[in-house]
Amino acid sequence: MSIVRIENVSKRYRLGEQEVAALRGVSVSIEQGEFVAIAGPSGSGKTTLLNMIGCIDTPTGGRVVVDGQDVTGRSPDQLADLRARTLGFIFQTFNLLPVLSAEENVEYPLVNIQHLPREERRRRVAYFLDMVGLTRFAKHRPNQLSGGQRQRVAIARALATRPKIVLADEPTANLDHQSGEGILQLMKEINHHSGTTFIFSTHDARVIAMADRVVRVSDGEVVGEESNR
Ligand SMILES: Nc1ncnc2c1ncn2[C@@H]1O[C@H](COP(=O)(O)OP(=O)(O)OP(=O)(O)O)[C@@H](O)[C@H]1O
Repeated sequence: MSIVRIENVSKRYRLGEQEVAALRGVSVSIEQGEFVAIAGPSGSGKTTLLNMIGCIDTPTGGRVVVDGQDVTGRSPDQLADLRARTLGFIFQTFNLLPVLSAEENVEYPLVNIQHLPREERRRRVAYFLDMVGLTRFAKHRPNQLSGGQRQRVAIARALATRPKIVLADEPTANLDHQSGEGILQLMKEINHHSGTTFIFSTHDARVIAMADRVVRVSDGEVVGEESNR
């Protein structure tokens, strides 16, 4: 069973008098454990597609099925619940809370999980900070970390809830090439090691080359697929 099924999805945005078709009849399926790049030029619809998978936005037409659940017509509360249980997010701009330390940022999404003892929370924070190689930087705040280190904190935070799927919107866009490749390599190792599904968007050819599978989008449509395995 596919962990993500996008069936003939369209998304139109209204901008004053104008209507923008961000997605036009997109269909794509992603299997559990895949490491997939959504690749395409600026404005091609990558973020919109990730927002559909992440239940952050709803389609104008078509069907979105995440982890066996048809998300069309779900209430905001039901979508928030699905997001919290199934999805982890990594952003281009890291989106860390500036007043919190690295370990507090990683702990943050765990605080609202009911019946998760404090001890287990602490154990998980230590485990995932170690996984991304930042144990030494646990007490540092984001402005005391490099871009690559900040993105590592964001990866640990995304993984802390043990999601089945991690969505990363242009995770390397604000990093130099070397840090970007390091981040991709880390995501890939975690994917291979844990079986967590990773879906990320990019327009960087070097990052595209590191994906196991590439879904190419252009002007709101899927225009090709490649396997790099
Ligand atoms: N909230 C919105 N309101 C109106 N138009 C939007 C909105 N969000 C996206 N669009 C339009 O939809 C199209 C696809 O945008 P999207 O952000 O998905 O592209 P992208 O491939 O992620 O681009 P980039 O690589 O620059 O982030 C663009 O034409 C964009 O201007």
